[in-house]
Amino acid sequence: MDNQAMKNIAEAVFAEHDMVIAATRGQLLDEIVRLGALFAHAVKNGNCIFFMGNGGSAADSQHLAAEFVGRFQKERRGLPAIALSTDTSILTAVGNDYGFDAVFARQVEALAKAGDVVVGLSTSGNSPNVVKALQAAKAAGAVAVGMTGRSGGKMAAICDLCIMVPADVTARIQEAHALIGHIACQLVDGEAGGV
Ligand SMILES: O=C(CO)[C@@H](O)[C@H](O)[C@H](O)[C@H](O)COP(=O)(O)O
Ligand SMILES: [Zn+2]
Repeated sequence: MDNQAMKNIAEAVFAEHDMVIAATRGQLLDEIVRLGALFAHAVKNGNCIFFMGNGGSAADSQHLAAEFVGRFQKERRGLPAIALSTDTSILTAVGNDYGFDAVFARQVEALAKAGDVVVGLSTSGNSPNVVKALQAAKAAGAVAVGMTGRSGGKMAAICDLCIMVPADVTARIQEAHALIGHIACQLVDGEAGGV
């Protein structure tokens, strides 16, 4: 591929990204504000926020949990959040003994309580380990939140709040998820006087 052909591809990715972000802004503002309010309410009440996902969404889960436990932009106390995609001993033990579909659900069963928020990130909305964990969250009395792509997949029917980015390309959906997560963190920081 020559340099111009590579530039054309990069330009097309930028254009697609811009379209997805504009559509997300136009269609999902209410849901994003609801997400920030849910997070702020949970941490104010001493509840925990759990994040999980596979692949890029596992990385997003770690990233978001770190914004809470560490800090986002404002100096405030550390806030309770855990990424369920990080403990290799738990992931391998549960995966080996119960199957990969159970790796997140087992942790939700062990850790999540009523009032906690369990966030599943899945661009398809259909990853079985995320779907099962959200069902476990509901059984525990926690709030089940989904961040997905356009259809919401199986997660749309399970979640109390499912933020469905209006896109079909995994990478573009993940980019919108990162932005939505950052906006929610900023909303929590805005409430930080009371946190
Ligand atoms: O980051 C990427 C692609 O951008 C991949 O690692 C991607 O996250 C993986 O294929 C995941 O297994 C996809 O799962 P999901 O988003 O459908 O739940
Ligand atoms: Zn990715």
